[in-house]
Amino acid sequence: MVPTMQRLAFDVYSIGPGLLSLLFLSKVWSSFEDVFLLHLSSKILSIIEVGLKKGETDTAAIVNAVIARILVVAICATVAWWRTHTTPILQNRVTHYFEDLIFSSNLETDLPTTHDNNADISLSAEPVWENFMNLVNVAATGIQVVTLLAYIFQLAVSSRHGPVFVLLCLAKPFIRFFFRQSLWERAHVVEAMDPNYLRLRALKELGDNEYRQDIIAGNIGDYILQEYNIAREGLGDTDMGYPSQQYENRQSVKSAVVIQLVGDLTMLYYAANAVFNPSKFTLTSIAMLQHSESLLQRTFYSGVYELAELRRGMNFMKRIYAIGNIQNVIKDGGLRYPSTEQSERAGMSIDLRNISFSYPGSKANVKALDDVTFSIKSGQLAVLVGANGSGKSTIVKLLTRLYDITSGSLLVNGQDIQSYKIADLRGATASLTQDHHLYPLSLAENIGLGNPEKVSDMSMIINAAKRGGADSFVSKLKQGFSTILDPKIEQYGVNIDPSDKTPLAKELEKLKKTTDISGKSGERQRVVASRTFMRFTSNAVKLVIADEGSSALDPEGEWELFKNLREERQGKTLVFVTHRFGHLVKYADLILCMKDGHLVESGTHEELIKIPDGEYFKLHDIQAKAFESDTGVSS
Ligand SMILES: Nc1ncnc2c1ncn2[C@@H]1O[C@H](COP(=O)(O)OP(=O)(O)OP(=O)(O)O)[C@@H](O)[C@H]1O
Repeated sequence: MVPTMQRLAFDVYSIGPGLLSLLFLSKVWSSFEDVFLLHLSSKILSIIEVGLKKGETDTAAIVNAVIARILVVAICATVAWWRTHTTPILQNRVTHYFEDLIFSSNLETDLPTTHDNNADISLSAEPVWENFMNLVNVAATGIQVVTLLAYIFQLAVSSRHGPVFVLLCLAKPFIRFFFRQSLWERAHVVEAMDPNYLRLRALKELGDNEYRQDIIAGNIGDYILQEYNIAREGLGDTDMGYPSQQYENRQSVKSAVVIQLVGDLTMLYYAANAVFNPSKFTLTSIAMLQHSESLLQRTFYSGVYELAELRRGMNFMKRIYAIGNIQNVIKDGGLRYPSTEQSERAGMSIDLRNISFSYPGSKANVKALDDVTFSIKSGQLAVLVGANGSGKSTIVKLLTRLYDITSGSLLVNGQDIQSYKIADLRGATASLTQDHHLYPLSLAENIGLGNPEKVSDMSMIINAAKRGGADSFVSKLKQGFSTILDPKIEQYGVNIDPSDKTPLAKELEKLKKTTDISGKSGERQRVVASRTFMRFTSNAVKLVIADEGSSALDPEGEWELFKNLREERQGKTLVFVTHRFGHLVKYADLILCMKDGHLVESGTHEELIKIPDGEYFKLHDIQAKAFESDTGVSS
């Protein structure tokens, strides 16, 4: 915990050294505030007390004490005001710093690593400031407790009461702290272990939007509600309040009485002294001792609470810092790709030798690919076919090094794929998959980012849009390529209210309506295809992958897309994954037919169609029959 605290303090200091120093000084001042004010109050009261006894008041002394008190109060108010107005600046900077840290880690973390750190990657930076302030508060409270103790001690000694009185002052907070601490631990155990509580929480989660479709379609709402009620009943009156509240609720009468009586020990001390030693106390010293004692108790309790919060906060900070230290599972290689010897027009050659692969988190014996061997030569058009879940997309993911193989070897141009620089390999690959998304940026950027170096090259973007089939609908948009897709018309997480009639709200709502193409999957697919073309035309690209990239297109659009990709490939290797056999397989140099993670057949369409009991023949036959029955053509 201490190294995390040090690191957090150091980070915040490096973000705003001046602001942090002033913030800390103002906190230290606050720690002394109470003692200053107590001291001045005590002074005023004792002047009044002496005056009352003598029958005349020392006016000059009382005026001085009052002025001093007014001054201290004014300084306190100024410091508090300054802190309220400047803290948000440092808070903003700190939150942004940690948001950036999380964001850059999110962008750089690869898929297998994301899988292993799923929960942590989605951490928010919001609580960081609260945790930091808690750290500052603990330090300030510590100073305040010490100052108050010193003050009480000095007060007790100057009014001829020694350490016994100070010990009596401290008895109550210590006893309460002891009881509370043991209950604190137990309260957490109840939360973590009660099966009804855990079940209730799990069922509650099913109310999230994410599950709505499954729940409605599966008609399981009643079951969930019924199970929820059972868990709720099982939980009964179990106290689920915050530990401090549980402490109040569960305290036995005996301990409640003992604690309150211990709190009155000082009062008994005053009473005993009044009887046996009446000259020992002045009224002012009693008032001041009582006041500072209750102040000490309050400060002590808030310190205990802050310490518990600090423990939680530092655990959270450890997770935040761990995000920054995540080591990607996929390791980079050192070889450049393509090598300088490779001819400009040659595509990528690929060799898979006895490769097997299991997804991270799946059981070791569940293989998405099992002992797969094939070769695709430079410049070939290879088509991967097979039933759902047969492993086609997994092969594509291995080719782009989204994952690494579990065993066997995967060679690119004769070298192990892992020996190449990942950035080079990805730069040499253009891929079009159904998983690609639109970015909430302009249409031009959505296409241009296919080739980040050319993102501002409008002639390339227009050309890519033509090839990908997006130009026809882009020309219909009022703002053409400048149209922002899915504009983020919200601030601080609050959407603009649709009933808001201000001109800005109206304008934003209109903008959202006119640019929302998210529901039109064909158009979305064309934008994504255009993005692929943006990269495709580059000579640096040696491999083009289309994984069901055309599934949302109409047959004409799909034909156009494949025609363009085939005709403009200029020696690039093409790997297509498809369920539609249509025309694509007829042009394929190599068809790879997958089944349950195995490669079961490979060859050209003419070769594979001749194997009557073969997997390819079967899949092809099913599609042909479906087509005949759809069109009414009988065989
Ligand atoms: N991220 C993942 N984590 C765990 N298992 C996965 C993951 N993705 C795919 N699988 C499993 O790996 C196997 C191969 O899936 P893959 O997506 O490669 O098949 P596919 O032939 O492309 O299927 P489809 O035609 O439906 O796209 C399947 O059993 C699938 O359930």
